[in-house]
Amino acid sequence: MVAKIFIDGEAGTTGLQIRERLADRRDLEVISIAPEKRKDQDERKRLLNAADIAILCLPDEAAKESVRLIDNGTTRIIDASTAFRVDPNWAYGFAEMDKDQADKIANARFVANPGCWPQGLIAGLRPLIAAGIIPADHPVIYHGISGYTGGGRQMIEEYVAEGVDASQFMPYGLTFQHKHVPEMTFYTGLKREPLFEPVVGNFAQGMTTALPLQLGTLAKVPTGAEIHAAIADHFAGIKDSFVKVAAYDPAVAKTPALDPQIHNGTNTLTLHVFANDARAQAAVVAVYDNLGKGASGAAVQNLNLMLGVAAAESLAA
Ligand SMILES: NC(=O)C1=CN([C@@H]2O[C@H](COP(=O)(O)OP(=O)(O)OC[C@H]3O[C@@H](n4cnc5c(N)ncnc54)[C@H](OP(=O)(O)O)[C@@H]3O)[C@@H](O)[C@H]2O)C=CC1
Ligand SMILES: CC(=O)N[C@@H](CCC(=O)OP(=O)(O)O)C(=O)O
Repeated sequence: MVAKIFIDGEAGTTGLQIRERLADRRDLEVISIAPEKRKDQDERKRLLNAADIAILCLPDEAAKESVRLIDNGTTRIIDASTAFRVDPNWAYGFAEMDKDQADKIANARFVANPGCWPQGLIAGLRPLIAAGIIPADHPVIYHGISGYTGGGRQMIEEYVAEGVDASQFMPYGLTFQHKHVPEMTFYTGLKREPLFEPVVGNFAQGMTTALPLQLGTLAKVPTGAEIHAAIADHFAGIKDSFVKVAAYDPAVAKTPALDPQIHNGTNTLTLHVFANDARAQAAVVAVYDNLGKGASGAAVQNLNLMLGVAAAESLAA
């Protein structure tokens, strides 16, 4: 049987990208809403209930509404919004997070796709906390730069149509209450909220994030090699991982591999470890596409897991 997929919010930034990634698939049928009816509740309800899997690419409130509109007890859901990411009834859609996470996603009815920013932090920090290298109460700072497509249609219009008069580097979220903080805290295993300071750049797509680590106050100060080994070991144990770990070289001071745009159009997330052991300082840096592994790539990866099919070509690195 060919699975029926409905993308609620197909015309938006994430929805459109998922549509494109599924365009050549013969193992599924995308059922689309007529553009003029895309906010018509009755028509959405009909299609949501006709789908085997619904992918919600909507603002939080509209996503919650879609879930309420499904009353058939069978339609499975992948939600791209923030609405259900720390809800215990939803599987978190970061397949490489744990050895059994892909199986949890494959067997779930409800899957919450991760936020773009949390993935870089969870990928780098969760293995370190799990291995006891970084304590769960460590005061963590996380920052990075994202292309403006991360802000959806509205931000894209500001940058493109209205021509935002912004430099390449514009910090935001400066009340430190970004909507991604609960998800970051929960899935890293941290016992206190990380200080998250995001930056948006005057480029469309791609992101580079950094977790700088002051290690000198720890009871046991890890070396860069130990940090790298813990992260590399974790991902070496994950089947079909789209998270790659770059080789560790303590002599690297600058590398084009950290260009936020290098993974655009792919589902790859690369982690890099940098360290100065004499100073007891390190950083774990992640590079990925905010619209790829950060959104539509992860959604298609989760869809494939739920359908029990191998990763699609469009997800290749
Ligand atoms: N962009 C990114 O990098 C990422 C986005 N996400 C999340 O994915 C979701 C979608 O984001 P994104 O694609 O960027 O946002 P966009 O604003 O680009 O798209 C959202 C789409 O939903 C439509 N929409 C809004 N309200 C309703 C409604 N009540 N019924 C039906 N359709 C509606 C919008 O229509 P209209 O424009 O006409 O209002 C628009 O087409 C959000 O929850 C976002 O937080 C997650 C990870 C990364
Ligand atoms: C540049 C920019 O504004 N980025 C968005 C993140 C987008 C994302 O990850 O999506 P969710 O909102 O679904 O989590 C932000 O910081 O809010």
